[in-house]
Amino acid sequence: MAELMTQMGSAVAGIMVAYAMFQNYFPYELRRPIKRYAEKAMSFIYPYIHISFSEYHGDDFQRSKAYASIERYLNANSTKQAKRLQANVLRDSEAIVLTMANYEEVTDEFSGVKLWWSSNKSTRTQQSISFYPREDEKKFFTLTFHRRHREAITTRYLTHVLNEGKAITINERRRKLYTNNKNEGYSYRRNLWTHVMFDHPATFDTLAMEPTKKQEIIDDLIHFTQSKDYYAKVGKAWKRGYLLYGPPGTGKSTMIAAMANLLKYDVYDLELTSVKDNTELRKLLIDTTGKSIVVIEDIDCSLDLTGQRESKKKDKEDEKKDAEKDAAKEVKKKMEESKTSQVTLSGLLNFIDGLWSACGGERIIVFTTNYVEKLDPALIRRGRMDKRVELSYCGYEAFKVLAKNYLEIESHELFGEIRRLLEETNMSPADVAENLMPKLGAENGEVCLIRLIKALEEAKEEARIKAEEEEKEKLAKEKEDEENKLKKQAKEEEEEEKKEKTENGVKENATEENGVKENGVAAAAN
Ligand SMILES: Nc1ncnc2c1ncn2[C@@H]1O[C@H](COP(=O)(O)OP(=O)(O)OP(=O)(O)O)[C@@H](O)[C@H]1O
Ligand SMILES: [Mg+2]
Repeated sequence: MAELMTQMGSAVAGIMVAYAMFQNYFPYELRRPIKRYAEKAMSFIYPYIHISFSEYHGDDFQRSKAYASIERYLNANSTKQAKRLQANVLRDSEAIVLTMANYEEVTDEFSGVKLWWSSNKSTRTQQSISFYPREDEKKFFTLTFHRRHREAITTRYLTHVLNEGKAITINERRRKLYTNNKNEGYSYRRNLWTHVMFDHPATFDTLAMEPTKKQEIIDDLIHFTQSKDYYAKVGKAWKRGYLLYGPPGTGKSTMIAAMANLLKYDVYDLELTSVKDNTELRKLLIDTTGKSIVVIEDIDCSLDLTGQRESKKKDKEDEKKDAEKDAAKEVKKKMEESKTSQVTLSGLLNFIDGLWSACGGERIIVFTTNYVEKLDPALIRRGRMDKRVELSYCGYEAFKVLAKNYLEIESHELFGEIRRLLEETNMSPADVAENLMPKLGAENGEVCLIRLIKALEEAKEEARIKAEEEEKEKLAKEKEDEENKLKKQAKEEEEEEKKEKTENGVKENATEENGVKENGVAAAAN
């Protein structure tokens, strides 16, 4: 094909040269129709269409997005077909991008149609002084295809190439972990978020959890990412709320990392206590990009719904006791108060599902908490938090995942005993993992399993002692309550008796007095 096109190309070039040479011999009026007919004749014998995509457009200093997407799309084909390649590691990417060198050609196929992509460059002939070397050398891709496929190629194929290229870029880009900056004074163009590269290795494969529950979450996440059209159809903003709750060390933070790795999303870790007020919260939200997970960890103690309010109250009480009239302390207190967050519940609710929350799209909001019962019901109602996931103590299935991860053991005679102990004891996956991890790298699996059994037995014993103590305390309290009740009863009875006595005394006195009076009256009458 390349040969045929080269031949055709040279034939066309020849005709053009001949035309350029002889056109001066034609009368001026004839030149235009001749040119038109010549072009028509040429398109008849040369039925191919060319589309070119430049790396830079006009004076735009930014690389063309279409060019970048095509580059990524052609990466696989280039690697297989081109003889001369250029290697590049792009900014924010982990992968090496192989592009064909200048004047190379690769083929592609779309719905049975064959197409040719070639990379070219044009060099400026005129001299120009510039800081940008690229201005003298313009790279571009040329797509060539038969004109009978014009419709399919210019619409469907090009959309396909751009989407694929974009998807590959997203897939290979290095993801970022953002955190919000503390607002300290006003400065022009303050960055709301700072970021580092997100390199957490957790995945759903390494997450210890009951398999069906895990699969359900994975399916839910994948379904979410594929439901853009559905969300648009039902008129809902394309976002989903997750509430992860459970005791410490059960894998809430690990699950967030696994989610980000599964979906290839960026993570925005929002520290609510550093957010000054609702307006700043909104600004932070607007400043996030799509394809991201916005995380608020330990929601129960990051807002004045619970934690902050309590701590403030405590502070105030302490201060009252310590130095009531201490002016320096007053100043300090005021300063501290001005620093603490004034984000309110309604501000947070707006953050999750207000009008602003729809900007950007494709966003997952995750809350984590150790105490789900402490949260305001408005915060976790359906629609705001679409999915609630409880992460609980390590069960047998979760243990098996950890044993496979840490020791590469899938079954062992000690598993039975561990299963029994896990059913009887509450131990977080973090503790189980800690016991399973070989120390100094020299321990074999069995040693670790035995250590886990020991730890489980100890935990069981501790739990038993604790339960006993609690039972004792409960009994002691019940006894004390009973005694108090009896004492109260006795006191009440005593008081009742006293009351009765005094009432009786009053009555007796009254009858006595009446007797005296009656006697007196009788005596007087006598
Ligand atoms: N379900 C799990 N699967 C795999 N590893 C886990 C799991 N749970 C905990 N771990 C291990 O324990 C460590 C602590 O877990 P993680 O930070 O996810 O707990 P958490 O639930 O977020 O705790 P906290 O409530 O204190 O924030 C992790 O580094 C991880 O290695
Ligand atoms: Mg955590």
